[in-house]
Amino acid sequence: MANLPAHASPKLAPHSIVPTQTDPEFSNVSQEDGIVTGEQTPALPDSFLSPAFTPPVTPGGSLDIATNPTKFLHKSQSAAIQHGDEHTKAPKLLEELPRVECVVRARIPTSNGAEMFLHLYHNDLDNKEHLAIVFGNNIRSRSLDRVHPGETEMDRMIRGAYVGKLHPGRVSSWDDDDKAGSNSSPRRMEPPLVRIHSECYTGETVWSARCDCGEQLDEAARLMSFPVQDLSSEAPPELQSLRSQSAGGVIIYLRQEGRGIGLGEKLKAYNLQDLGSDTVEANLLLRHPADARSYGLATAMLMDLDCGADTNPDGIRLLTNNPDKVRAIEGPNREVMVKERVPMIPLAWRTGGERGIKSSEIEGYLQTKISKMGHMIQ
Ligand SMILES: Nc1nc2c(ncn2[C@@H]2O[C@H](COP(=O)(O)OP(=O)(O)OP(=O)(O)O)[C@@H](O)[C@H]2O)c(=O)[nH]1
Repeated sequence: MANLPAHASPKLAPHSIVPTQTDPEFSNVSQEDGIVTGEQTPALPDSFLSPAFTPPVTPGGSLDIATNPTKFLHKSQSAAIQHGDEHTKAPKLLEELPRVECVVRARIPTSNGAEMFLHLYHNDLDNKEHLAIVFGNNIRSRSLDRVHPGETEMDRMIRGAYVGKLHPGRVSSWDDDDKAGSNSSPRRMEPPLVRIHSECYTGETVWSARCDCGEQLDEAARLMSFPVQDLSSEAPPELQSLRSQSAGGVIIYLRQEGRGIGLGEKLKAYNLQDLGSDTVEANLLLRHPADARSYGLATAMLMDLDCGADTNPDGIRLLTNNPDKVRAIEGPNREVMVKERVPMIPLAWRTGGERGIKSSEIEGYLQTKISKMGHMIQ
């Protein structure tokens, strides 16, 4: 302990000292187990790992123990990652869809000139505020529009249950007397474009170049925002087919940060990635599944937005590279029909590196998605 700086936690073993078997923090560390592999490097104690999950095996997930932090783990832990007999990469399919309710909606003018309606949902599965970002006027929420007993017209307008546009002096949620015909929503002409997006604070808010989540969110909004003739000529050929269809669509924004493991755990995973793991291995080392997300909430929200098979037999076009997501979003009883998968090619790949995210981390991130998570990025 004498070698430690003053600010160090008294529980911390100094880096220059190999832990001994008598140190309780490292009591199950032994040379034979292959945990202490370097003279200067302490093993990762069991307490480093989340007890919440047993590491599942992941397709294509053969780990290079020689160059990977798994070498610091017990043999049994490494084996669980290498040879586990089940994998949980595929999203959990709930037997029954959760109940969702849109509690408020508001118009948001955006910095690129387009307008969208932000819908905030409550549900009976978790306590998070999941969102639907709706572009265009022809997608409405059934639960929002439902009349609440005893509510006034002002109550309805305040929670966003109005047709047309709000303006000073408006008194009815039903008739926008400023605008003829605003009472009826335009008829939908083609299957709506949908993106199911999982929260990524790092990629969307603090400019991380470890992933392309921020770029994907921007791209989805861009495709839904503008008249289709304004689609950039950079759009890949498969998107050119969208030209014949009008813009509009919905981004379901799920609060499943870090593929469902949460921001704190994702940040730990980043540190493991800097220590040599790829994105899948890092999750497994923390005893989380490679992907801990589920999509039942998104399916239920799409149904509430009249994009379900019951009211929308034409189905949806889903913007994704993730095949598991396509199946998962359809729900346990095909409550939503995915008519078409629209790929999302990273901007840097599309523009030969002229635009888009550039970093060594993003290349590894995308490669791992393709090789281990089955993403179809081409
Ligand atoms: N655990 C973990 N999560 C990450 C990492 N990088 C990004 N994420 C999360 O990954 C989620 C985005 O999912 P992706 O796997 O990139 O893409 P996808 O949604 O499966 O597929 P697409 O529809 O094609 O985008 C967000 O919740 C991010 O916070 C990482 O290194 N580790």
